[in-house]
Amino acid sequence: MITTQNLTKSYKGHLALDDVTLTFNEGMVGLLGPNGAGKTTFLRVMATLQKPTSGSASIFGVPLSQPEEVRRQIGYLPQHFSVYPQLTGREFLDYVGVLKGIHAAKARQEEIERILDQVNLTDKADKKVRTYSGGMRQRLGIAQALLGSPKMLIVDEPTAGLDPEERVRFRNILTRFSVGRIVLLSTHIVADIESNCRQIAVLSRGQLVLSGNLSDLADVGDGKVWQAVLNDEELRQINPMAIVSTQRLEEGVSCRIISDDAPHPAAVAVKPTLEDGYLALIGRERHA
Ligand SMILES: Nc1ncnc2c1ncn2[C@@H]1O[C@H](COP(=O)(O)OP(=O)(O)OP(=O)(O)O)[C@@H](O)[C@H]1O
Repeated sequence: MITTQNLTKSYKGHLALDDVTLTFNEGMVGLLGPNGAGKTTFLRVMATLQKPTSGSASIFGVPLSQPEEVRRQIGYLPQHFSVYPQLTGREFLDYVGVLKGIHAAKARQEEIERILDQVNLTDKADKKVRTYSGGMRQRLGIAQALLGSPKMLIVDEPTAGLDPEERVRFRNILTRFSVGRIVLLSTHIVADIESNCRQIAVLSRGQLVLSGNLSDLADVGDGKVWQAVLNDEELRQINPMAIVSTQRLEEGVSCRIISDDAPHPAAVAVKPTLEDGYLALIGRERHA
């Protein structure tokens, strides 16, 4: 279990994390929020790479004030993961394994083979990392995070820049690893959490604006999502920030619109998706 209590991080007076109190249990946890919401700061504080300005947190009962012990419990894949391009995947993992204190060569080798297999990189393990695709690098990133069998994985926007197939593959790998562990995944792409995360938290301007499950997020859009077929003139009257999607039909433009009130007499309320709920929540916060 992870818990945070009034966790706050300020950069020269700018509150990047503002009084965040939450609890997560085992499984995949999605941390959502727009750019600059404080996701990376939250993950770096949890990974003990930055100290909170105030507040506290613990990972499986170990407080962040014991960073050495916390680091033994976690694997971390940063947002900008860089690798020595001249090493092979296997050499890189061997190097990280030594850094993580797995000193017995045989045990290290066995663990590396097992993890390479899990991330589907065994047949590429002796190729230089500079020849890897973006998706392969990210899988190598997960492999290095998994060395040492951490109880928690912290993964910062791992699917940015991946093509759709690699993105799905990567998500599936993370889901597999979340059994019996906590995988904390930050993203601003709702689809990344849609199929895999039971628990979610949404940050906006450093504040926790929602913590719960997927349906809690979709419910934020209840009564605020509208569908209407409009002509071009009617469409121009709608606030472009409120339009989620459009599709041109023979009879006009079919629009999905987020609005507290019906945006047009012909608009009908529809059931919100997770993305609608997220956009309604972030729009509301921005407005506030
Ligand atoms: N080292 C720093 N010094 C000063 N301000 C910082 C620093 N790191 C982050 N910030 C600010 O703190 C806020 C939160 O940034 P953070 O990177 O945690 O957000 P994020 O949700 O991860 O954003 P993104 O999705 O763009 O990575 C932003 O306003 C950012 O400009």
